[in-house]
Amino acid sequence: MLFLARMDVSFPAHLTAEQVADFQVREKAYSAQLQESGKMQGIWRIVGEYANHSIYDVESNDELHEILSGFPMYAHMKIKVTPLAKHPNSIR
Ligand SMILES: O=C(O)CC1=CCC(=O)O1
Repeated sequence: MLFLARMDVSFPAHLTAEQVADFQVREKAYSAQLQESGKMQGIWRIVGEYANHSIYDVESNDELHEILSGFPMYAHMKIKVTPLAKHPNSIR
């Protein structure tokens, strides 16, 4: 099952630059694991925003929820998920 996720990141103002940097390091490691396993098919920065679009290939809604809620930044992200189905005009 393929899903598109849009994640908008918003850190509370009281976090220090070091705390934000720590989130970013842990997020990168978790994201790399997901990409290496193929669960995350790709991730793109949305130009001009602290936000991304990423695509997931998972077995179930529950698996996707487990993956998304495992992101270190989860508490500081708004996530919108869109299920994807094959387009009839797709040649792949
Ligand atoms: O977009 C970001 O920087 C936050 C993020 C979520 C998943 C990821 O790899 O980075």
